[in-house]
Amino acid sequence: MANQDLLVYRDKIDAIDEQILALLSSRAACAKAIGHIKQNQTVAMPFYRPEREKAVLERLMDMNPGPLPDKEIRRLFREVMSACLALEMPMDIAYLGPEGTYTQAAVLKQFGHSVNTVPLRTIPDVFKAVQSENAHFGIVPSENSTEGVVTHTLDMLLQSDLRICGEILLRIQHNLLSNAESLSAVKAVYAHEQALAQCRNWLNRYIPHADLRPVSSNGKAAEIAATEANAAAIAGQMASDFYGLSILAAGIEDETNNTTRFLVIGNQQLTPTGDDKTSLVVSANNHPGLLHQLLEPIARYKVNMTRLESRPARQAIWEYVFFIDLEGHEHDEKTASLLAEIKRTASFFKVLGSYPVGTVF
Ligand SMILES: C=C(O[C@@H]1C=C(C(=O)O)C=C[C@H]1O)C(=O)O
Repeated sequence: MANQDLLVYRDKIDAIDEQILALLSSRAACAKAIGHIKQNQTVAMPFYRPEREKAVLERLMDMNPGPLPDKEIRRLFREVMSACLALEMPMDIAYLGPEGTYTQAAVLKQFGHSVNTVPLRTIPDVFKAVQSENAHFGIVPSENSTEGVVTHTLDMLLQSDLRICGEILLRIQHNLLSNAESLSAVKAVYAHEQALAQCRNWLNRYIPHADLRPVSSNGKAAEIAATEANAAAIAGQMASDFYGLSILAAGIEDETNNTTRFLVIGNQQLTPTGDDKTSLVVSANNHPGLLHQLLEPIARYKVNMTRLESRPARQAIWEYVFFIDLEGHEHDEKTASLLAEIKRTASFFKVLGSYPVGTVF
């Protein structure tokens, strides 16, 4: 006989679900109305507003009474907004593929599941897709646990007129994916070489007998593991769903605090949120003390520099270009006057974008 209390709670859940459904529908109708307003402006108004989405998520997490953890509230409302935005404008998001890579996981973290994801083969292909308006936005790795600093992305940012419209921080969890019966049956492990390096201790300890085979991406590794008997791949949860592989072991990375960063590239200028970052690239003729001269105003303004990267310049007149990330938005008063000072010393100066600071969640 069914437990009476259980039935009482199930009735309550049914009634609550009806309310949630009605509320979701009202919310979606509001988003649709906003979509019409955006569409009817004489000056084009962006449909996707990451700064607004960030505010929505943060407000709800702050208000969260429990028992659901903030992370789950974020994930659920991320999907609600994704579905609402799709009613306003179906979004095409290009990313560095193949499917099942961590870059795809970054797309879904930022945009939710209601976007059309377009995997492309190279980073320049992703830039081209956005430039030619075949995609609304593109996602590329910036500092990737599997490749370190992604120099290709920096080079493309330097050349292209696209802007950085967001950063996505993703905690990387490596899993051993396979259709083998057990760990002892695994004969070969495929992965990007950096992923193999990051799981070395675990692999030595639990499957010392397996042959380690580096391949071009963890997505590719999963694709191979799905067809080859007794093969395994190191990849994320996404790849396990996509290639139908079981997770033989989860969280096998030796360093558990492994976060990687991806960039959203697009054509959009975002408004300040109060918690933003600005990326810029500068250069000047090389002379002793150049870097100090370029950076001195940042220290004087007491602004946090979160990243500094130097790259050989393509044009011979400057030997190096410097990629700098600062806290603040280019339209914040203080940041604007700091940028004006840096611009005065630099012979080449370009703001790559101001965008909301990403969260690790
Ligand atoms: C509804 C809007 O459009 C989009 C959908 C949002 C939402 O569902 O809350 C938020 C920002 C936009 O990406 C809006 O601009 O407010």
